[in-house]
Amino acid sequence: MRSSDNPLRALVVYESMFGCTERAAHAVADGLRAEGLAVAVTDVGRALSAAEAEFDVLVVGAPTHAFSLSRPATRADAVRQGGRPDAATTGLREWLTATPPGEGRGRPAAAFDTRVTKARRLPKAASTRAAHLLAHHRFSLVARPTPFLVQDTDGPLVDGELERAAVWGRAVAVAARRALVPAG
Ligand SMILES: Cc1cc2nc3c(=O)[nH]c(=O)nc-3n(C[C@H](O)[C@H](O)[C@H](O)COP(=O)(O)O)c2cc1C
Repeated sequence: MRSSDNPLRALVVYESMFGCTERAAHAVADGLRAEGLAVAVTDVGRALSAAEAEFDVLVVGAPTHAFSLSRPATRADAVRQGGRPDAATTGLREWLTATPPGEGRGRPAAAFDTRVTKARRLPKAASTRAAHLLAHHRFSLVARPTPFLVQDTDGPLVDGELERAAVWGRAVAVAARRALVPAG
């Protein structure tokens, strides 16, 4: 069991074309840290593979593109709308798909997305797709796929969403610890 000298290690991997999901990822990381986890936050373009990275808890976040995780064509579209060209190279779909089968090994994980759609329970979105891929790779989901709202395609995040992201991060940390540390 990990103690305060040896805290649980969380890895937050995000994809972001306009900076909104990046900001949400850092807020989620603040929430995880507030619960005592050691947190690394990484842009998916610079992230080690899930097989190489060392972590106990995985959180992934991505912008919703066409009701799902981005694809090369939707990232190119984002660049045409002013998104960061360097962020178009790869995305969370590619990162998760490259994860070796079974690599999750039951470790706790959670997914969030950003989107303009006001419907919080959108049946298909980046976080629901990411959660499906996480489960497929044998991660253990400890939170529902969760959206954070942006005002427009290029942002900004709606007021209060960063605070909500930090609260969600805390909840993920608590659920992950409960999953990893048997009660009693
Ligand atoms: C090509 C493209 C497709 C999009 N499709 C959707 C969509 O299906 N639903 C939605 O709510 N938002 C959609 N959006 C808005 C994005 O979710 C928004 O740009 C994103 O949350 C901003 O996050 P980022 O700054 O991290 O890129 C789309 C944006 C782009 C560029």
